[in-house]
Amino acid sequence: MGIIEIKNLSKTLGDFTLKIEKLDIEQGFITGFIGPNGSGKTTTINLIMNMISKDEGCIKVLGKDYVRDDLDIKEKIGYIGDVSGYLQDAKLKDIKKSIYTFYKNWDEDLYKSYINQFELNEEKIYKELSKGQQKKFELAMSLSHHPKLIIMDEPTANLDPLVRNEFLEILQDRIEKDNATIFYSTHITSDLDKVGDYLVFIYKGKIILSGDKDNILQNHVIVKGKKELLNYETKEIFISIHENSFGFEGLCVNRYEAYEIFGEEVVYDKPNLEDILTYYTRG
Ligand SMILES: Nc1ncnc2c1ncn2[C@@H]1O[C@H](COP(=O)(O)OP(=O)(O)OP(=O)(O)O)[C@@H](O)[C@H]1O
Repeated sequence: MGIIEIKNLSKTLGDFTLKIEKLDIEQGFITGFIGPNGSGKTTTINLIMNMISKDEGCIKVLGKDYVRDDLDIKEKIGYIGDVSGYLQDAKLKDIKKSIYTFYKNWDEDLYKSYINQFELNEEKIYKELSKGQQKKFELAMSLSHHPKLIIMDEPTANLDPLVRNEFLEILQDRIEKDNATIFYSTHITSDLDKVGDYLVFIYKGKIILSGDKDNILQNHVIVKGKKELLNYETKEIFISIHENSFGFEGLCVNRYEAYEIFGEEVVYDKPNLEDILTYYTRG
């Protein structure tokens, strides 16, 4: 059973349509949700969180119906959205006071340890924190009830590299200690180079690639060679190709298939996630 299961989901917003035929998020792993601006990451997360209604399809979260069992599910989720719903003029300690009672498993010691680790002052007013400090507070709030599922929309966007690493370590820690499942969207693919287990690429409202991160990285290959090697048939194996007057560079899904066709006549490079995303989205 997937911790998040989506089937035939669709949602139209203005001229944008999200269509996800199937998505299963595995328990106990970090799944990175990546895609360029406007590809549908926030829309998908808002649907999973029952914050907007779907047009069609089925969403199950923690094995339950995401609408009928909404409250029960939310109690077990740690969520950070693209905008926080906290009262902007409230002190951190008051925000915490108004929220923690909703969670049976609230762990005050864990909360305090995050507050100390992030050097946050609970006497401060939320809107007076820097964007990175606000994110840290959201993180402390969303993880201190030992959630089984952690869903986050661009959580690392305003964090400096040092804090980002700290954040990634915290996620890893929650997986080890609580067997939590993490699903988070990001633009920063280097974060996922470090910690992601599974990847879901979304582009123009559709999932174009998903699976085990290491398999995706190992199977794909960048091929560089002379233009004469390209013809109708050899072009078929590429996701996309970039040509210039000297030669070509293209991404193939299957490194063995590429080798069978081009042998020693080309150069093979290992792509990183950024490369893979770029090739898939440039058409
Ligand atoms: N309420 C709305 N009305 C009309 N269009 C909308 C609405 N909300 C989102 N959209 C459109 O849906 C598309 C997907 O937006 P979404 O926020 O899901 O993308 P995203 O992948 O999260 O982007 P980003 O990385 O920039 O945050 C965009 O084209 C956006 O303009």
